[in-house]
Amino acid sequence: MRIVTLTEESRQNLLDNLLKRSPQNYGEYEGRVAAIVENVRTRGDEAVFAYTKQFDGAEVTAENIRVTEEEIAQAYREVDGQLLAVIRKALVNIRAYHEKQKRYSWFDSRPDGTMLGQKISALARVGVYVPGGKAAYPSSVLMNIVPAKVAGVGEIIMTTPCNAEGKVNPTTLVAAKEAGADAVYKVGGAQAIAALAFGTASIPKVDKIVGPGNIYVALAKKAVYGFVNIDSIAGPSEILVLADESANPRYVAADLLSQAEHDEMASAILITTSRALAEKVSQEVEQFVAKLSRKEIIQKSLDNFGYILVADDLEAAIAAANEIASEHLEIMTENPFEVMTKIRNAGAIFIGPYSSEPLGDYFAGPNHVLPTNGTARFFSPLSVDDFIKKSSIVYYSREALEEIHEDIETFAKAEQLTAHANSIHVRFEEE
Ligand SMILES: NC(=O)c1ccc[n+]([C@@H]2O[C@H](COP(=O)([O-])OP(=O)(O)OC[C@H]3O[C@@H](n4cnc5c(N)ncnc54)[C@H](O)[C@@H]3O)[C@@H](O)[C@H]2O)c1
Ligand SMILES: N[C@H](CO)Cc1c[nH]c[nH+]1
Ligand SMILES: [Zn+2]
Repeated sequence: MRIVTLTEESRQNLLDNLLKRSPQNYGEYEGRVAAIVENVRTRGDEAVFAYTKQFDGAEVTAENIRVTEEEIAQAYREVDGQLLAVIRKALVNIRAYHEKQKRYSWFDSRPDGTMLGQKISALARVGVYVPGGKAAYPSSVLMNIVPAKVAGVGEIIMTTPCNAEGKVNPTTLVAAKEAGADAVYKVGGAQAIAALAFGTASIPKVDKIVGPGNIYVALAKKAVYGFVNIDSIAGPSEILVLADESANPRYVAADLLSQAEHDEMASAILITTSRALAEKVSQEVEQFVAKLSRKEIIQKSLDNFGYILVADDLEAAIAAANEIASEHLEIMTENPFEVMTKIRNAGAIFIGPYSSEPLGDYFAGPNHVLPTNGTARFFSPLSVDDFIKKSSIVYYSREALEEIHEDIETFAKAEQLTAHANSIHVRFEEE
């Protein structure tokens, strides 16, 4: 990996380079995606079936687009029992963590009879997109469905691509059943997003779409935002390790590569105060890459967006980490909790040598659907909050309103909104 001294210039060059990964940069795909979305909106199933044939080579029809109970039963027969046990163990942790995020309605009453409050309602129907092109991600099924179930969403509609034979990855199906999806449809890409957003004869229209996917999925979610809500426009995976001389170079190297293997556009960055550690990590990376199954993807990712930055001190390293705002941040320093208190921008923060990023991908409980491309400055991990809505509750007694009715009328008249003023005045006009 390239080793660079952290300076104002090298940090800015890195930030500029990382921005090239943002789905917002893919203007040339926008037109293609817009056409797919519009076709599905106007032609419904007919367009969904045509695109599925064109991009996935599958003969999908109204009769077979929805996964049947028999297909799910067959999936259980194909999935290794040990993996099923692991999925069930992971679900226990993921559910337990997300239960802590539950929100409750509250109401506040005052002696004058006023009552104000906030009413929590779960979304009625949510669409969950699960990627299925290059690889299958049953863990993403769990991460997208569990917070929706904990929130109390009425109906969860999942879509995921099928192969040319019309078969969905069995582990994806088993994970969907275990997590509690109500229906699974065999469609992927932009056409799946459009079908969920507008509804077709076969696929129900949803209120919100969540879940990661490739550039077509990401841009389609952006295109339908407003007709439905979306969780985010997820970009390629990324990891940033903050380490000093106390860190184990093999652990650091292995963790960097765990995210580099996701995608040629993934980013793996080490920021360290120790040049000796930088050299050792680079050597360990080289040795690991030679042995790893996805070495081609990893090498492209490292060539494009892999960095080892050597900082003068920990403060400079932390400042750079806050600017990069990585999806995943690992802290492997002498006092990791002290460093954590200074981190403002990161999707998920892994503390210490045994909190390796894949622990979060699969098992610890926190959600692995995280903000990417620097959006951790303003976005948060997928959570129960993404699946609820809030309504404000207002109750005033006559006495309470009488007390302040002139103030409201004064305010309304100041905005020349006399009907607003009248709507208050009318209740006290006999005065
Ligand atoms: N952030 C996360 O939590 C997370 C988790 C898992 C995966 N991911 C990311 O999700 C992405 C998955 O991408 P993927 O491609 O494997 O699966 P995908 O399901 O996102 O996309 C596959 C679909 O793309 C459509 N498609 C393919 N070529 C097309 C074309 N030329 N024009 C229009 N549509 C086309 C097809 O209909 C196909 O079904 C990867 O980038 C991976 O890194 C992210
Ligand atoms: N780390 C990915 C998000 O960037 C999520 C994932 C799914 N499976 C393995 N990893
Ligand atoms: Zn991962």
